[in-house]
Amino acid sequence: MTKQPSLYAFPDNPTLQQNLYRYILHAQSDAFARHHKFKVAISGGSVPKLLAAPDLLSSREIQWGKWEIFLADERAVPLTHADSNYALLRAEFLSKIPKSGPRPTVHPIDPEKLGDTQDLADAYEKALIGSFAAKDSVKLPMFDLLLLGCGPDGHTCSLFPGHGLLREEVAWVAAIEDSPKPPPRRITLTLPVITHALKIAFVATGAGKQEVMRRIFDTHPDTEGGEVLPCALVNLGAGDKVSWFCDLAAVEGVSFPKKSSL
Ligand SMILES: O=C(O)[C@H](O)[C@@H](O)[C@H](O)[C@H](O)COP(=O)(O)O
Repeated sequence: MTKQPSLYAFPDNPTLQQNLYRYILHAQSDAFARHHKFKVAISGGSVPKLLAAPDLLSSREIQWGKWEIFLADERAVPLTHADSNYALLRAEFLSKIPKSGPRPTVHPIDPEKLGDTQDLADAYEKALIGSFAAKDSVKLPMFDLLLLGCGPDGHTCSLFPGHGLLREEVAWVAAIEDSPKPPPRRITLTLPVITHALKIAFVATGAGKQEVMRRIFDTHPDTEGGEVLPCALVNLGAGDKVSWFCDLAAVEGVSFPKKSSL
């Protein structure tokens, strides 16, 4: 592949957050050049907390009223449940956006549909269709930005290594009943939707990510006979649209060329 992702390695979280903020500003400008919205999907895990940095929260350039936020994946639990990614996003990020100005539009899952995971996924897909125009006329929704985590097993959103969902080609949002990471019932954006986004940012910090980062960036499954991890599939499918925001601990021992600033 000629078009490679960018792998940024920063000495500490504040530096990572400053660079992530600058990247988000670029993504917001690119979005406003296309339409008057900034359509973003955010995963759970460590991303919401890392987003809530002073630069972003106090920025005069961020136009919160034009942000439309979706969950990149969600667990099939009530919106106030301790396992809810929406509850996490609200507690760690949304609640810290200044109350004085315009607020982003946020799309949580429909709590009425929790009984059937497929219904839940279909209802969330309908919310996407409403935002991105009818599915008939738009083959895939094009998010302006995805802000994603990377699990220690190489999963992203609720797409897990070796899972059949990685082969989904039609749905924008899929249901999963057997997530190896609890809770088992979830919904997730699918791989075609993820790789179709204009920009995709991964955040991975800490020594606990070293091994998986080496597998994602330095292993060649064709020659080494291994499976391609979901995060590596995003790198392969989206190439230079992908940027990884890491700390030095996460990329220690990774041979792939690293950059130290945007
Ligand atoms: O619902 C989920 O389980 C999360 O969305 C999940 O996909 C998360 O993003 C990764 O597990 C990375 O988590 P960390 O950023 O905490 O490592």
